[in-house]
Amino acid sequence: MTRALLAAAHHVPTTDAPTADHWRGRPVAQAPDWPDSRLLDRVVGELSTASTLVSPQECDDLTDRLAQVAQGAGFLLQGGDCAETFGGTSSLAVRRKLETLLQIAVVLTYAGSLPVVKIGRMAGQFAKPRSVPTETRDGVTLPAYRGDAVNGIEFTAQARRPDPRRLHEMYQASAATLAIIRAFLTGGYADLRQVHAWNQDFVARSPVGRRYERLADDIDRALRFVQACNMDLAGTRSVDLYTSHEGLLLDYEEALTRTDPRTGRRYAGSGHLLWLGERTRQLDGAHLAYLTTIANPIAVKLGPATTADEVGAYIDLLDPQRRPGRLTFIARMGAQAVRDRLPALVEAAVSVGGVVTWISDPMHGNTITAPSGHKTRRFDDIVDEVTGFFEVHAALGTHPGGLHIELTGDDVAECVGGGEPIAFDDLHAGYESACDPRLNRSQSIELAFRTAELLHAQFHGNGS
Ligand SMILES: O=C[C@H](O)[C@H](O)COP(=O)(O)O
Ligand SMILES: C=C(OP(=O)(O)O)C(=O)O
Ligand SMILES: [Mn+2]
Repeated sequence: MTRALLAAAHHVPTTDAPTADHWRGRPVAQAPDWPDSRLLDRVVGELSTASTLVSPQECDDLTDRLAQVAQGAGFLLQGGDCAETFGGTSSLAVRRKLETLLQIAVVLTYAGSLPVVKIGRMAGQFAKPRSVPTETRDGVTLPAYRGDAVNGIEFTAQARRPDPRRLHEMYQASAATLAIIRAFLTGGYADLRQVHAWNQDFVARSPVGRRYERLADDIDRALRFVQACNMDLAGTRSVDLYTSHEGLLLDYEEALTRTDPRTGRRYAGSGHLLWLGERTRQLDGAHLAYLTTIANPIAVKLGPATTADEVGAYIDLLDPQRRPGRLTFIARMGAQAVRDRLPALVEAAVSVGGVVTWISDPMHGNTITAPSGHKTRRFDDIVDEVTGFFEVHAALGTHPGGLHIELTGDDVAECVGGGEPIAFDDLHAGYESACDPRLNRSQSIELAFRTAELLHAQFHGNGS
């Protein structure tokens, strides 16, 4: 289908705000096979009267911040679990993830002298698309685990049966996580003067932890200097962190979508930013159509098979007004493909007048299977993809606007390599992810330093 036809087919949103009718009836990729549709309707009905988790004003604030990034005056850090779990919403687990994000952000801010916009894959990332709908173990085949929002990870017929009541639990787990995030951010914990406190024991002792401590010392000194000069420290005292997840379960998303009386526009209330995944980005699909009906900032994952025409079509359909901050492209090409495949896509965006944010997801195109059967990723491949992403943007004169990573604050062994190398053999004991392999805290900070070097070279030249 040509772009013009696609745009016509989708009735590009106008001021007479489109509603749920716009996406219902279109093909829904990756939809769970809910066995009890009456129960689903009941749960969705209840959720549609629940309070939303985020406000339209916060979503608009995020759009404004992303507009700065799209225009080259900021950097976006988006990170968190591949799959959040209902059991992972303790205050400690959430705090560790927050600390990791804050540490990465500090390293990047310091290197790039650019504001870093922080978005968690948090408080809503409970549903997973899968490449195969079933899983077979020892001759037994069951539905694949699709995230705690849909079914249980335990390999039993009962756990794997999709249960709509889990949508309620998803809402509650998201609300609980968000409450913890808000408490930490407003309670002084994100104050830049806590920069040492975020460095956890097991990381503090590592080489990358010591490198971080030196940077934290520099920041302390700079803050003391600013304070001694009686200058305003207000901007260092609090931090904004926004939430995001793949907008996969449309019944859930629709139930939490509300029309904002200020503007008459619809906003998803489940998180600040929703994205389309590599498996849910069909141009004529329900997921994309749903995103055309909401005013939140949104993102689309782009794998190595993405065409330049598709990029143009995403911009026409999702950002017809070419509003900086509205649309982010998350390139997840793989280290092998990024240098070859990405340039044509960036050029396509420029050629249709898109002012989009480009960020790199160096995780999903670099998944391999370890000899033990675990899904893993090599740290060097991850760094190589980020490096390729920066090279492509340097060559085109466009802005390498951010990073999208799967991480945890914990001392897990899921990705191999890094400065304190994790070997294939370590995966047996240290693998905790419910889905994809995440960078542990040291690997995350190490990636931050490697990215900081690229940022510094891009903005301040290699020599300075
Ligand atoms: O992020 C998650 C995975 O990449 C996606 O769910 C596919 O994983 P799978 O190939 O194990 O199904
Ligand atoms: C499923 C994911 O990624 P992608 O859609 O890029 O494969 C993810 O981000 O966990
Ligand atoms: Mn993933």
